[in-house]
Amino acid sequence: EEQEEDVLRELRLFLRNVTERLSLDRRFKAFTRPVDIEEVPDYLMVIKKPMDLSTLLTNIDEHKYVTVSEFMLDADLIWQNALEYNPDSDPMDRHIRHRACALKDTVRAILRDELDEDFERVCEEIKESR
Ligand SMILES: CC(=O)c1csc(NC(=O)C2C[NH2+]C2)n1
Repeated sequence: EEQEEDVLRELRLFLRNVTERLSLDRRFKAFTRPVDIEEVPDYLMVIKKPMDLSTLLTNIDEHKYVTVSEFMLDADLIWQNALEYNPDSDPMDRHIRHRACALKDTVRAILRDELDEDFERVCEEIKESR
């Protein structure tokens, strides 16, 4: 019904705002676009579910997410993939793992501070009803 569409529109506005703020943070530059397979040819042999901030935005606009939890499953892929693809002790791996952990912590802090649990509960109810 119309009220449900109003809730989902507000969800998309919130998720777009969070995702755009992350995309503006220079620490997360490596996570803003899909990994370039020409530059990193073995990436898709290691990472089965690539994800990046621009793809999150596209998914939001395509109404892929009905709850924040669904969005979080994809957002978590970004830093999880980076930890998986960069496991070594060399400085480059450590550098990107540090930024991946900063992304994880930043997303969690934003949702803790800015997402009302009652709002997410309403989104979950809409999801269950469909
Ligand atoms: C997005 C992401 O996780 C990414 C992009 S390049 C990269 N890692 C490297 O290029 C090498 C440093 N050791 C492998 N990781």
